[in-house]
Amino acid sequence: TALPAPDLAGLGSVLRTARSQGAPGALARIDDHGTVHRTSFGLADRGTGRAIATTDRFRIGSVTKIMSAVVVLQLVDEGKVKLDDPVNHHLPELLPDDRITVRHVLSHRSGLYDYTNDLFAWTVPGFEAVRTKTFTLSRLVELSLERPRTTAPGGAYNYSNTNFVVAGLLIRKLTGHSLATEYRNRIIDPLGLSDTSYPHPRTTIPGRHTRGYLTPDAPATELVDATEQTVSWAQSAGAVVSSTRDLNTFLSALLAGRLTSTAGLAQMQRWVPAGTGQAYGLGLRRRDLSCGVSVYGHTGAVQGYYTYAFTSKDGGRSLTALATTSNNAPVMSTMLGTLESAFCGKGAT
Ligand SMILES: CC1(C)S[C@@H]2[C@H](NC(=O)CCCC[C@H](NC(=O)C[NH3+])C(=O)[O-])C(=O)N2[C@H]1C(=O)[O-]
Repeated sequence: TALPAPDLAGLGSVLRTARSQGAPGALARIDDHGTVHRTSFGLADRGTGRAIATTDRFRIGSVTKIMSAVVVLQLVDEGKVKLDDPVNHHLPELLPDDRITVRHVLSHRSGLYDYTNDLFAWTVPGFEAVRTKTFTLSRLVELSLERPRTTAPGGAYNYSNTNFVVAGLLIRKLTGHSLATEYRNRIIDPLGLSDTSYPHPRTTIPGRHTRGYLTPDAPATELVDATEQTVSWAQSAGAVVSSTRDLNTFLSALLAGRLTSTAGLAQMQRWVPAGTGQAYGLGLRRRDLSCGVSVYGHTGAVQGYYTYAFTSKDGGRSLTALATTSNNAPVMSTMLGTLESAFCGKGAT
């Protein structure tokens, strides 16, 4: 069934609300069967007063997890790994339990503790302590294993960045190449994603980009410009840079079956419950909207940048929305409204 027309006025209202709640900039792009809708409000740079534009690049945070999952599913299609292989079969003795499988890792059911809980317990000091640091992926796993696991392997969904750090180690081991090479060869170049890159461990965002501003824990405290950082604390869990156009192209291609086999895409959509109106597959979130439409993609929260990137079941309509702040729960919640405007239209509640 056809989707209702996007509610562009409603979309603008959501973005203006996000600005009023503290986001210096907010923008969205909808690609709807070839028709493009763009809208943006506020500043890319509070220092110069430059206006934000929907063409600006930004850090996509955990939307990176879909790209890492796509690479692993392609390796499954190539016969290099099976989803139900134990991770330790490919990375001997990495994990303390041979029962943890590749599928458990990609669906956040491994029980591996999320080391970022400790890194960012205090938001600004935590960020300042790591913003120029470079970690190895193995070191990040070590940090996780210093804490108890959250569930037995294959237990309930429990979101953890550690899982996609393990996915990054798998990709490197199975291909013998860097993550940057694999993202470029398997996703970026084939789709012509010219705004998309994996700049780790450089701290700068290549090309024209919007700055991102971290909201401190203490209320009414000055925003922290978080634009330059290595994002080495995340890497294959969150360090890709992209744009609204590129993420919409990527998600549409994925759900249209252009990036994996049909079987692989079906595996990505074997859902486990992940909160109200949400489910998680393999590196992919499903959100069930008020109008009965389900959309597929991921959210991202990296210092200074909140992203919502979702597409329809057949990839025909995609939305990417960005607010240039983070650690700001009202803004994160408000930005969920962009999905309702884009996919439910004026009937959204
Ligand atoms: C599950 C999420 C929201 S968190 C996870 C990942 N981002 C992180 O793990 C970083 C969290 C700390 C970032 C920081 N917050 C604090 O420091 C709080 N003390 C901020 O808001 O900038 C990402 O991206 N994911 C989002 C996702 O998948 O949607």
